[in-house]
Amino acid sequence: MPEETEVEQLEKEIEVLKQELKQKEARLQLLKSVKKQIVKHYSNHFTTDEITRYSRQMLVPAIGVAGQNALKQSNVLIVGAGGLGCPAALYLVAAGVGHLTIVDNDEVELTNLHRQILHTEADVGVPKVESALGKLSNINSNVKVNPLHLHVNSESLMGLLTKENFDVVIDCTDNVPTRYLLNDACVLKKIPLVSGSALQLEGQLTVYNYKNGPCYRCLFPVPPAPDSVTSCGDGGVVGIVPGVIGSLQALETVKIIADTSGVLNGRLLLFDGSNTTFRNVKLRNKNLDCQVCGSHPSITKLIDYEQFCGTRAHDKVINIEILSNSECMNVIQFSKVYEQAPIVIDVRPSVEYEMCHLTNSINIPYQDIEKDEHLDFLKELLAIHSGEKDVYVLCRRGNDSQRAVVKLRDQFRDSNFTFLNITGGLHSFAKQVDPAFPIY
Ligand SMILES: Nc1ncnc2c1ncn2[C@@H]1O[C@H](COP(=O)(O)OP(=O)(O)OP(=O)(O)O)[C@@H](O)[C@H]1O
Ligand SMILES: [Zn+2]
Repeated sequence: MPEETEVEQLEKEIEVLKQELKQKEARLQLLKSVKKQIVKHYSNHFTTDEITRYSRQMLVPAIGVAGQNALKQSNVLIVGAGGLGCPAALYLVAAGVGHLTIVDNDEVELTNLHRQILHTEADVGVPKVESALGKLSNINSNVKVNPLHLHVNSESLMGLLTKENFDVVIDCTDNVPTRYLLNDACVLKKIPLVSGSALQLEGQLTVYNYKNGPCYRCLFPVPPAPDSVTSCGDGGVVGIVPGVIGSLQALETVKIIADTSGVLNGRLLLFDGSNTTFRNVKLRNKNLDCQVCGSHPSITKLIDYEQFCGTRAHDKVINIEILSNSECMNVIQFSKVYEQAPIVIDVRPSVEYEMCHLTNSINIPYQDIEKDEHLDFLKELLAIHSGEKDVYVLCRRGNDSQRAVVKLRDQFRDSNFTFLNITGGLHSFAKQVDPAFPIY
C-alpha cells in the first residue's frame, strides 16, 4: 500500500532528524560548559592544571583566588641561596609566585649540605644559584626563575632594582654590610624586606619597611662591632633552624603579596630550638630621625656598606699576618716533624678539637690563652719537656694560632722555647698534606 510506505518513509525521516537534534543538543551543552570554563579561566588567569595544583592553597580563605592570582603576578627577589634562601625559594616556587630572582655569588660546599636543602652531593663546586634553578624548575615549571651568580653590592643591587619591579625582597644573607645594603635599597625603592637569621639553635624573623613599620636602621642605626658577630662557620648551626626561619620568610612573603592581615612588621619573632619556643617581641616604632626612612633622611642613595660596617660583605675568614717568617712553619715542613714532636698545641675551641685533631696534639683553647687561664698547665707541660726547643701551635685556619704565638712568646720570653705558628692551620694541612683530615 503506497500510503503506508509514505508514512513509514516520513517516520524514518523524523527519527533521523530527532537523532540529529539530540546530537546537536549534546554538542550545544558541551560548548556551553567549555565556554563557562574558558570564561572562568580567563577571569582567574589560571589554567586547569594551575587550579588543580594550587587548589588546596586557594581553599584557604586568606589566600583565595585573588591571593593566588596576586602570587602569580608577583615578582620576588631572594638574596642568598644558603640555609635560609633554600627553604624560602622552595616554598615560594611551590606556592606559585610568578617570577623569582635568586642571587648568590657562592658555590656549593660539602659543609652546606646539612641545611642548604636545594643542593645535593653532585652540586658541590657548582654555583648555588645554578644548583637551585634545577631543583626549583622541577618543582614548578610555571614559575620563571632567574638565577644570578653575582655578589650583591650597591652598584649591582641598584641596577637590579631599577630594572625589575620587585614586590618583596627577602634577606637570606649572613653578613651585616649586606643587611644594611638591602635595607637601605628597599627603603629607597619602597619595597618590603623580609629578614631572617639563624645561628646554632636560635633564629629570628621580622619584616622591615612595610606599612609604615620600622626599617632595620630604625632599630640598629649603628652597626655592631665586627668582632661581636658570629658566623655559622664559627658558631655552627643546626640545619633545621634556618629551615624553620626560611620557611617562615616564605610565609610572610606570601602574606604580603596576598595582602593578608597579620604580617610580622613591627614585631620580631624569636625561635629557640633548644626548648622549641616561639616568642614575639614588639619592636620600636619607625624612628622619625632614621637616617634612611626618617622625615629628613641623610642617606638618599646607596653608600659603601663595607666601609660603613668596618667589615667585608661575606662571612669568609680573612687571613691575618701578624708574625715574621721566622715564627712560622708551613704545613709541608710541619708534616715532616709533627709525628715526633712532643709539643703540638691545638688552640681551637674544645668542641672543634673533639670533632677531629692530630693524635699527638694537646688542646689549649685560644680563649683560655687570652685570659691567661692556661699558664699553670703550660708551665708544667714545658717543664716536662725542658729538653725540647720548638713548640708547634696550630688552629683551624691559622689566625688564632698566630694570636696565640704572640701571647705565648711574650709570656715565655725567658724560656728556651720557640713558639712556631703552623701557617694556614688544619685547613692547609688537610689540603696539602693529609686529605683524610676533615675540612669544616
Ligand atoms: N652580598 C651578597 N651577595 C650575594 N650573595 C650573598 C651576599 N652575602 C651573602 N650571600 C650569600 O648568602 C648565603 C648565606 O648562606 P649561609 O648563611 O647558609 O652561609 P654560607 O656562607 O653558605 O655557609 P658557611 O657560613 O657555613 O660558610 C651564602 O650562600 C652567601 O654566598
Ligand atoms: Zn628606618
